[in-house]
Amino acid sequence: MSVFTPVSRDQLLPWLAAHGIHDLHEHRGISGGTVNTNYWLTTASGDWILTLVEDRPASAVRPIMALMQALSQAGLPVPAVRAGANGELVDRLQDRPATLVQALPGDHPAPTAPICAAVGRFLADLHQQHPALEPLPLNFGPDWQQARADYWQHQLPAADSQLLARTLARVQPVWARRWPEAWVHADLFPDNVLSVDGRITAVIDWYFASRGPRLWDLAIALNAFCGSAGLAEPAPAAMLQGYAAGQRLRADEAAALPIMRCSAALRFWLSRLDAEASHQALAADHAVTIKPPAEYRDLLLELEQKA
Ligand SMILES: Nc1ncnc2c1ncn2[C@@H]1O[C@H](COP(=O)(O)OP(=O)(O)O)[C@@H](O)[C@H]1O
Ligand SMILES: N[C@@H](CCOP(=O)(O)O)C(=O)O
Repeated sequence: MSVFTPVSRDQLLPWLAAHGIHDLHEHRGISGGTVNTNYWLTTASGDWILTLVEDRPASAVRPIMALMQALSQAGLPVPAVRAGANGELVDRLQDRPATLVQALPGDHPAPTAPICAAVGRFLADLHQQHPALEPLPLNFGPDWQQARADYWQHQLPAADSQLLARTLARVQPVWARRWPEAWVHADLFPDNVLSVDGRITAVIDWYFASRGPRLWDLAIALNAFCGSAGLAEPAPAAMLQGYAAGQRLRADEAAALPIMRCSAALRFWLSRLDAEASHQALAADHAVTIKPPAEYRDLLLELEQKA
């Protein structure tokens, strides 16, 4: 179970009271999270998700909660945030930044063509939002990819090091161009989506959101939902059609998408290598969810043939 920081009922009750919630039935740890501690709270007045943020300070969480609140208020399927007594969207619990958001219904979807179309449409809707918020800088962009590849090239087998070098040489020129920017989720995987009957009911886990190329968001989601499937196959084509129903992709963006997908695959290969290395010490005490780095290395090998 991915509960890194346990919270007892006695610790929770006064914190919840400060959020105007006085009728807790049950709180249970949620498994499957990879970074933060999450609890599902059942109360007489609805269900909530309590998150103790493990990897960043409150100052970095506040803009994310403000973005989620703005998107939820704009009618996107994004959990609303419950403020504390002082109106703050981020409080402290167990010496961690802590947030309370609406629990939304649904299950993580299988990546069928209809779901891919819905994901494409969601991204188009997201990329049209202009909340009055300070822009957040891109995470895991070209500089980060270069720096982590520089580190990992000395640790990996020769074939993997060569793949790192080849990929960087191909993706850096694409990043050097100016692309249309938007607010991007930048981690849109099936496990960050909930759906009911083919409809997206929630997009969660906005911790990597920022301003950035809309192309980057599409590349990440195409990889996460469609894997190595070619652009002509039904699921990726459905995602692009869903996107086109809400936003027009420029011809040069469409042409750059295969290389951007290589960059997105590189980004998750590298971050999974980092996550695996940093979780190794913890793994004996916590049953932590570690996603396999090799999955994204293998995807990159397939994508580079098509790019
Ligand atoms: N607002 C929500 N409504 C319903 N379920 C949620 C919500 N937020 C999180 N969850 C559940 O908690 C799980 C872990 O949350 P997530 O934000 O992905 O954690 P982590 O950042 O640690 O990976 C999700 O897979 C989902 O099942
Ligand atoms: N989506 C990333 C891992 C980030 O973890 P999350 O649970 O916060 O989405 C991956 O698949 O590597």
